Amino acid sequence: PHMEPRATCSAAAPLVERQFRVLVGVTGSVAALKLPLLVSRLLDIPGLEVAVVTTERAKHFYSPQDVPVTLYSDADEWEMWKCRSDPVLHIDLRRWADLMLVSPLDANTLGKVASGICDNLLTCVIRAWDRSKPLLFCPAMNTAMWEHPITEQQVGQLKAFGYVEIPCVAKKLVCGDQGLGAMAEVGTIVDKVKEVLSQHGGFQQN
Ligand SMILES: CC(C)(CO)[C@@H](O)C(=O)NCCC(=O)N/C=C\S
Repeated sequence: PHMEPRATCSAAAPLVERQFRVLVGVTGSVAALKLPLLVSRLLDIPGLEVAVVTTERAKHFYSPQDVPVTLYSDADEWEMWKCRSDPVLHIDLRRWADLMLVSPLDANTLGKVASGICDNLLTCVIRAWDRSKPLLFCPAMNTAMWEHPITEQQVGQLKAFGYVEIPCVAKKLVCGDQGLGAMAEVGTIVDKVKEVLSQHGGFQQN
């Protein structure tokens, strides 16, 4: 996968309004089965460009042919960087994206982000994230995990970094448990992205 060339504007060419770039991060919660729906709904927003960064565990829950945008995973970083002059994918991606949406954010990746662990492409992008750009996260995990005291601590840490939580909801989860931990509905997530887009100016919804 290549990175889109940056829109170069010169005196000769008119200023080209580029698309607003949303980088979706997906992790190993069963809620990752919603990725195709989420991407499809985001692509319905005029002027949006979408790419996805997946963890290895997340791959278990969707098939790439149902995700019609560039899908980056750990191997892409390795293949792209062979010698010192090669690009560094997680740095390219932090520059490329205008907004990051981690949906779902599983318990494991929540813990990594809260403590600065960056052992894969997704956590490296987040670790290097420009906090002047919005980062939205959608926790999703079993109720027992959600209710563990460490969850509140780590969600609080992410909010302290300035990241925006799209809270989980109570449902009868796929494992049969009833309670909090289900990822927010895709409609809720897309509405939140639109809300943040409108606040960040330069990108008015028509
Ligand atoms: C998958 C979906 C969206 C179906 O409505 C819902 O159950 C959910 O968000 N689950 C995420 C919580 C989770 O990771 N549970 C893991 C063990 S119960």
